[in-house]
Amino acid sequence: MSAAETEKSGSFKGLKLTNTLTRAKEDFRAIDDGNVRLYVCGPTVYDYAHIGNARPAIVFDVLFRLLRHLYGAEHVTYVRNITDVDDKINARALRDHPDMPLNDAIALVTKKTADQYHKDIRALGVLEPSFEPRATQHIEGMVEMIAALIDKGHAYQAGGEVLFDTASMPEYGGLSKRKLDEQLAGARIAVEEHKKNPGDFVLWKLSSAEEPGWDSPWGRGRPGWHIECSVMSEHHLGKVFDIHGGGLDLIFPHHENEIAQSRCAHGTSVMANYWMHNGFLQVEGRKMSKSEGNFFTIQELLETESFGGRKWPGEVLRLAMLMTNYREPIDFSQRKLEEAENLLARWPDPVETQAQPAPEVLEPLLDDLNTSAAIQALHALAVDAAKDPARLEVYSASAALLAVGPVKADLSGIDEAAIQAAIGRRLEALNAKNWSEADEIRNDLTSQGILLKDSKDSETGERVTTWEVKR
Ligand SMILES: Nc1ncnc2c1ncn2[C@@H]1O[C@H](COP(=O)(O)OP(=O)(O)OP(=O)(O)O)[C@@H](O)[C@H]1O
Ligand SMILES: [Zn+2]
Repeated sequence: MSAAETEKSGSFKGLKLTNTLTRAKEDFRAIDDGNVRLYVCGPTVYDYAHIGNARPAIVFDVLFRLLRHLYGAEHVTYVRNITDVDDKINARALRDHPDMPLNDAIALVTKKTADQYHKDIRALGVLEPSFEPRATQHIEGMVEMIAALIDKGHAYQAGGEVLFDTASMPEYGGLSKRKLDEQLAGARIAVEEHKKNPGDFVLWKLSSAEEPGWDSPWGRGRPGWHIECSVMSEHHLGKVFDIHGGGLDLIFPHHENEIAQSRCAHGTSVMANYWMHNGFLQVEGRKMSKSEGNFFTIQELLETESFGGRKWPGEVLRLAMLMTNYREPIDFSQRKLEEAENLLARWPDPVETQAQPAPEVLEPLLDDLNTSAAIQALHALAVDAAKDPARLEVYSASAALLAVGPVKADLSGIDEAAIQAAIGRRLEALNAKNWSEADEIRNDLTSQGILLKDSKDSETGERVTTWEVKR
């Protein structure tokens, strides 16, 4: 690869980001302003996502939106993967569908979980990424990368596995700032006899006849988790790209190992120029996690009354998440959500606008995504706009940058076809001058919270009826 391909030759647009690689806040420059490239590790789809898992989705959605604002929507590529091969998925498939062939059970578990994930984060205002690769679509690329690592002396076969040889890479540990010998000394990793070094990690492992597997030069098997992201990011973003993100817990070993694989396979000095990590969402000082059992799923919060005895709109969850800066821990509590809800209660409905966001909202975001300061400024704008319609446009453009705003009406229980049919019947009644029936249909809809609005088609002069949900 030529130097030009990895050089940060883009211009400085005022954006500063804290880079885990250097532990410093740096001016952000893209490799290519025409295509700014972002990769974020997505979910392993074996169980519903909890509200802690939503944090990276929301934080990097704000970054995606900000980059689109700065560079133009068509000049940003965002990849967020789905991990659909993993032993946790196999275990779940066996548990939930013991009577089904394993591959069918796995397909069922991953589809159901991925569908739910999409539904959940859509309700939290998260845009779809440009690409959402699935690990199972990239097995061939993984086999190729593993073969290249073996060729170059960075990987070896032992005990039914292909392992990355951590001692073959002097800079191993550069992201997490762990020295290899420190890792050995304090190793919690079980020293397995077939490994050359205790920190060596799996690139490929053999599958039994019942386990999912793909053919490879090392036998029928399946990839390790880390190699998946190295291959999917290269496929969509190239050997070196701009920003790689995820939660704090991924720094070691996952991101350290991604870097080792990608750099050694490609002979590059970095995998991504900027590494960003969000802090944890916590409950009483502890990371919300599946293994701790201290979690609420996004779906539970949105659709059930299991947290605080009520449902929580996606708009409230999103704002609550962004009221804390992404690197700090968040204490997840009912009070926090109520605080967000109380702010939103004072915000007017935004309007469609081409206006630019207010500098007092944009500038904190440029400073390492200081969403808490941006939201404070936005709240002041919202309160102004509620009194002064002249401020509505700049308020709306600023709110759109963060995709935060007042709670939208819930359309989930509404049968649009039934409403259209009722409107049709009312129109017939009106044409037949059957006023009482027309009124009855309208009143019936009003009692369901549906308001009708009549207007005239400017060309034909015919009555046009539209509907909206009463707020
Ligand atoms: N409590 C949390 N706060 C913030 N981010 C989190 C939290 N828990 C998980 N994440 C992030 O969510 C993303 C998805 O991770 P993954 O599907 O591996 O969840 P997980 O870490 O297995 O969850 P758990 O810790 O509950 O087992 C990762 O970027 C991870 O860092
Ligand atoms: Zn990853």
